[in-house]
Amino acid sequence: MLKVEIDSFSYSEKIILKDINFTLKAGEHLSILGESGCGKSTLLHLIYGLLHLENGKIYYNNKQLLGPKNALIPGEPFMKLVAQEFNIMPFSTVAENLGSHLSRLDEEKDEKRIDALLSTVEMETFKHTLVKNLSGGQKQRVVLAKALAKEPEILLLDEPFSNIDVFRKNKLQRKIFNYLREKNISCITATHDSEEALSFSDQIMMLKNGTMEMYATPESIYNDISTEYQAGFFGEANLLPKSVLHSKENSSEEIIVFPHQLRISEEKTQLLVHVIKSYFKGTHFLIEAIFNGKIIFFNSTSQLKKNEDVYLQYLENA
Ligand SMILES: Nc1ncnc2c1ncn2[C@@H]1O[C@H](COP(=O)(O)OP(=O)(O)OP(=O)(O)O)[C@@H](O)[C@H]1O
Repeated sequence: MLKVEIDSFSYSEKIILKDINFTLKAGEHLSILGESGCGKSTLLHLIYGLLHLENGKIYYNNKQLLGPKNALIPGEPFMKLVAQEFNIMPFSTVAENLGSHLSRLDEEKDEKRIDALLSTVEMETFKHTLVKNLSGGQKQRVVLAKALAKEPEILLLDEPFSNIDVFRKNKLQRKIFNYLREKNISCITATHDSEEALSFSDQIMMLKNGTMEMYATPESIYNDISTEYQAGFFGEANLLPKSVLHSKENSSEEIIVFPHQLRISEEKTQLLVHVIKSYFKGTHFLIEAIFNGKIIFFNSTSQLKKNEDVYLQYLENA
């Protein structure tokens, strides 16, 4: 089990991370969700042992990890970090890159393992291609395969799918995360992608300015969203007063309402909105409108005309 207790961390005077405490059991998957610059990579680098942690402690199976000041080679042997910068050999082939992480004692076994890893990241046809001739997304897939080659006990992934096209991303995420579960490999992923975090993690930690804004299971996180910052990770969200959502409510308290919770109403409601633009989303249109001088988003099955006025109803459990 990994146990992280960070009281604070700073590169210079400014505190980057503060009061980050969590544990991660074998085979568990934690997603770190946060906006750019909030400290996600820093957290992974501290756990891996690239940065020294002055104020705090990190343990693995009850043994304290001592960090770079006490290690000849930075990084813990049972962990693998897949960083945003690709660490691969450009003038070697894909197979040679993967082979460099295998035992090389049994050629046939290594060959089979390389094929299995390439199949996991869907790169079979590039086995003998020089890495320098691959696209950014293909390189990222080689890096992922390389990280899996050694079967670490903990895998730290920093934006692992940022260069992968949408066409391939979902399938690749399913393959990689299922592979990790099968092998009981724990995983911490830094991501901006809330869909990835919701679908694949056991726990999500949302960071805001280096502190834990939320830390819970995906379901609890989604159901407990109460601020614009939190909602911002899950698409266009609205902050609306309760009084306009429920006719019997006169509280001025504002709550988060997602576009799919608002529908056009045939009857008059308190929510009369003025349409600005319709965006086609495949299964529906996302409508941008104005309500009380503020932008509001809602879903509609059909396109709406600019300057049209419509009433909306709130469907809390939609
Ligand atoms: N080596 C460094 N020296 C000084 N400041 C740094 C260093 N690395 C990162 N920072 C700062 O620490 C803060 C957190 O950076 P970090 O890379 O951890 O954020 P992040 O959440 O991973 O961002 P992104 O999603 O853009 O990768 C940022 O303000 C960044 O400028």
